[in-house]
Amino acid sequence: MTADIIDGKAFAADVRARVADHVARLSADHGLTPGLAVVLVGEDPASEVYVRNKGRQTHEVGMHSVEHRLPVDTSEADLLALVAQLNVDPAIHGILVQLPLPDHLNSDLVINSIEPAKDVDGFHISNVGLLGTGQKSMVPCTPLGCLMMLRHHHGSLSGMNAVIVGRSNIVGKPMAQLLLGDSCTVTIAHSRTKDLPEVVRRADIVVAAVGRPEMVPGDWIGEGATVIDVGINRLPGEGGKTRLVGDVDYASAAEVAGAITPVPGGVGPMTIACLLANTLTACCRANGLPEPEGLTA
Ligand SMILES: NC(=O)C1=CN([C@@H]2O[C@H](COP(=O)(O)OP(=O)(O)OC[C@H]3O[C@@H](n4cnc5c(N)ncnc54)[C@H](OP(=O)(O)O)[C@@H]3O)[C@@H](O)[C@H]2O)C=CC1
Ligand SMILES: Nc1nc(=O)c2c([nH]1)NC[C@@H]1CN(c3ccc(C(=O)N[C@@H](CCC(=O)O)C(=O)O)cc3)C=[N+]21
Repeated sequence: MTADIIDGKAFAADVRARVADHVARLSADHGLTPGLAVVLVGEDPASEVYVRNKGRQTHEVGMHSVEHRLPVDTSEADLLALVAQLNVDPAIHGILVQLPLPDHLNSDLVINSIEPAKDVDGFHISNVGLLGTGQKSMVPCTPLGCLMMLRHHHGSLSGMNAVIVGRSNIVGKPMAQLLLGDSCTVTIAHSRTKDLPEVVRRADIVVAAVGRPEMVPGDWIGEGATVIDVGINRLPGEGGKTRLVGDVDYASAAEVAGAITPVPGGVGPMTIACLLANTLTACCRANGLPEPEGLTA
């Protein structure tokens, strides 16, 4: 079998078009412009690309976008003061603090200081708790993007065996909650999992979020399974350039999978599209307006 390619880039363009449409209506009917603030502390080459893409795409869908770039030695008090200011800024509906933060900053403390209604990453403990109990919340962008692609490809996910490799707070755990919410039977695997290849082989849906280049080979993938590759790993490429690879060995996995997301052009673009969707949702909620359809979990 040769896998269907799940085109995250095209899907993300469609999500952004739907967001842009709704943003235009908010502006025309209510004079509202959703606003996103991105806070970047220090310089992280991987974050740079992501932050640049976010700024551009936020403007393209008609939203207001501000970037706060702080020096690497910014104190916790100064960062908390900035978040406090954004929390009460009426032009800002979404706040994203780019992770990882430098070591001297307590990221749990900083994330939990964000007003939950403006926490468009869905990382605040209130949003984590709401998601875990099936209540309305802000849903983390990467897992939300994966869920949208899976629903689009399969229709219903009910009863499917889903195996998530990775148990981070930003990908693995919220992904598990979302798939459980769609009635999958969910396994979360990690570095201590026994017989990982066997566990992965039983999956109808594999979500790889490990951070190890091409760790999952094709012979771990069950015939016809759907593979969602969250990994973004930068390897040295030709002529001093770098190239991006996922956590799945694409070439061998595509021979057995039923469907697979590529890297780049898979989960990454969907993450940014979902960030814009979450900012729009936050703006609608803040103003007591109906939420966009098909852009939330
Ligand atoms: N496309 C996108 O939009 C995004 C992509 N990413 C990418 O996704 C990947 C994962 O990110 P993130 O969740 O933040 O990573 P973390 O480093 O926080 O978590 C990695 C997880 O993988 C597990 N793991 C590590 N080695 C193994 C192994 N040999 N076998 C099984 N499990 C293992 C770890 O297990 P343990 O807990 O036991 O240590 C951990 O739970 C990265 O490549 C990152 O760049 C991340 C966010 C967004
Ligand atoms: N608070 C916070 N929230 C995040 O969501 C968050 C974060 N911090 N820190 C870093 C990770 C990583 N991440 C990516 C998003 C998009 C692409 C993306 O657009 N990737 C393109 C390629 C871009 C390129 O060429 O580098 C693609 O896969 O096609 C990548 C990575 C979000 N993260």
